[in-house]
Amino acid sequence: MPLAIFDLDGTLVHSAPDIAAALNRLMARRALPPFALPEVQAMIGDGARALLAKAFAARGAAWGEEDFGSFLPDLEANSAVLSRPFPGIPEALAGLAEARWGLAVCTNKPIAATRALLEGLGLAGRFSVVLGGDSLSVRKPDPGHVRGVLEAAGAAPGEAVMIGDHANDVLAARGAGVRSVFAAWGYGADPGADAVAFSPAELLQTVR
Ligand SMILES: O=C(O)COP(=O)(O)O
Ligand SMILES: [Mg+2]
Repeated sequence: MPLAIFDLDGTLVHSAPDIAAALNRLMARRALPPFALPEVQAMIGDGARALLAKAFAARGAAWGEEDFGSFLPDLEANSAVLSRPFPGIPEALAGLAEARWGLAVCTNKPIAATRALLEGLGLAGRFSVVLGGDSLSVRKPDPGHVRGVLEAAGAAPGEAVMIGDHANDVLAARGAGVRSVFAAWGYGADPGADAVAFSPAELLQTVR
């Protein structure tokens, strides 16, 4: 069975508004200035700890485990307040399922927040395998993250395709021997994926 492996933030879901809101609540608790949405979008893709590292570096401030310890539960509890699937994503997933593609998620977002988001948006039932940034000892761009999805789904690299909006997605896919499609509607820039999709409506044709 062919397998479509999706990145989450910036690919399936426009989740930056909730990530920005949780980050800015942390900034407020720390009496630091908030970030605008485009600034936050540019910091998404390497997981929650990396987001905090970039945000505090931008403010010239130190951060510690207590900041992560207050940010993470806030993100988990409020991951699907403002977030919505990108237009055309529910239809694209339905079309892929209809065409007998297996569907999986490989995201650097922490797994608890990932499950809360997918459930909150009614998307969880679509995916047979969901791995977050803290599900394994490695995460994208490490190919082991994609390999973990392949193993859990019982799929060979050659029958899978990874769809993502970040260099990490393309690099992890390439390292695992999986073809990549760059999601041009997301938050990143194309690092040289095998193909580019400009909208979710193109996905079924592009992965074929
Ligand atoms: O939460 C992040 O930083 C990244 O998440 P993604 O891998 O779903 O883009
Ligand atoms: Mg992404």
